[in-house]
This record gives sequence, C-alpha cells and structure tokens, in this order.
Amino acid sequence: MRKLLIATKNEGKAKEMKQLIGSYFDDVVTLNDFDGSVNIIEDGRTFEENALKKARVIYTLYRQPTLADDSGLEVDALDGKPGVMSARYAGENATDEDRIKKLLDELKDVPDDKRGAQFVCVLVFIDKQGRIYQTKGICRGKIAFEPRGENGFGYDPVFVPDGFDRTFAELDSQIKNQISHRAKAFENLKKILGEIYNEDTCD
Ligand SMILES: O=P(O)(O)OP(=O)(O)OP(=O)(O)OC[C@H]1O[C@@H](n2cnc3c(O)ncnc32)[C@H](O)[C@@H]1O
Ligand SMILES: [Mg+2]
Repeated sequence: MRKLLIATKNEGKAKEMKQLIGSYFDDVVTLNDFDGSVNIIEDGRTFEENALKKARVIYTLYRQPTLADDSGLEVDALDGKPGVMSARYAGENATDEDRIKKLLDELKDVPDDKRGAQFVCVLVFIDKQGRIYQTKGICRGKIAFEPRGENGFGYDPVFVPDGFDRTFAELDSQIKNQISHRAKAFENLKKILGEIYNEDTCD
C-alpha cells in the first residue's frame, strides 16, 4: 500500500493537495491527521528552502514518502512581499482576515493597473528511499479592492487570476485546481511520480 504524508497543518491547502495528488497513493494523511504537535520553524529565505525543510523534518521523523508545499503571494507594488512571509504577514496569531486587511490597507492607493501579483507554490517530495524532488508553479493575477467570495482559503478572496474577473474565492474549486500555482506545481510532480512508481522499486 502506498502511503503519503503531507507535511502541512493548513486545512485549506491540505484539501487542495489531496484533490490534486490524484490516485498515486492509497492512503494520504496530513499533519493534522496524525501529528499536530510538530512545529517546524520556516526560517528559509525562499519557498524552496522552506518546502525542503518541512519535507525533511517529517521524512526524518517517519521515513515515509513525504510531500511539503511552501507557497505565498508576491505583490508587484510591494516588491514581491509578503512572499515567504505570507503566513506571518500580520503576526504569528493573525487570521486570514487580518492578513487580507493588512494587504488591502497597504495597497489602498495603488490603482487597478498597478495591482499585479502572483501566487507561487513550491512542492518538495521525498520518496521512500530518501530521494528528493522539487517542482514549482506560478499563477499571475491581480489584487482586488475588497474581499469577494467564500471558496478556497488564505488570500483567495482578494486574488483575481489573469483571464478572469472573479477572485479565486468566487471561482469553483475545480477551476482553481486547473489554473492555480499549486495545480501547476502538481502537474510537474505527477510526471515525476509517474516515473518513480513505474520503476516498481518504490512503494
Ligand atoms: O506551512 P504549512 O503548515 O503548510 O501551512 P501555512 O499556512 O503556514 O503555509 P505556508 O507556510 O506555505 O504559507 C503560505 C501562505 O500563503 C497563503 N496561500 C498559499 N497558497 C494559497 C492559495 O492557494 N490561496 C490563498 N492563499 C494561499 C496561505 O494562506 C498562507 O498564509
Ligand atoms: Mg507555514
């Protein structure tokens, strides 16, 4: 039986990751399902460093195939902030609403044509033998003037992906899962998984 540990405590992210991983694994669990106590300090300077750290810590503890996602929002008018600080943008115990409010405050004088932004997702997968694989996905869009919609999580109510006039939180989750930063990173990861699990040496 193929088991996958997803090294995240973010329920919204975990839900999407479970939807996107498809049928490569028979049993997929996240930190909230089996070990909510582990605390990983995300002190990397890049999404790559943080994703690698999360995957390595969990793989080292459990020696099972492990997948970590480090992601965030880079806003052009803020020189790429909040970036790797996206989760802690409004302090350690802040909510998604607090983070959105801070972002909209900082952008209150920025006109529509200067509100470009991108979501970035880096995935790190460590297979049973400890081999490390990394993929990345980017989704361009812009920041709305006020939050709209109930779907998704995090900054979704203020992110309007290119080619749409609705926010990720207004769009159906199926559409987000086709065009998002995470969807793109998973497309590449699935090619890698296809190769790994065809080798037959790895279960
Ligand atoms: O580290 P884990 O436990 O995985 O959970 P986290 O929420 O801390 O996740 P990150 O460290 O990767 O920080 C990502 C931040 O960017 C936000 N984010 C990432 N992907 C997003 C998406 O698809 N839609 C909206 N917000 C997103 C998310 O809400 C966090 O505030
Ligand atoms: Mg985090």
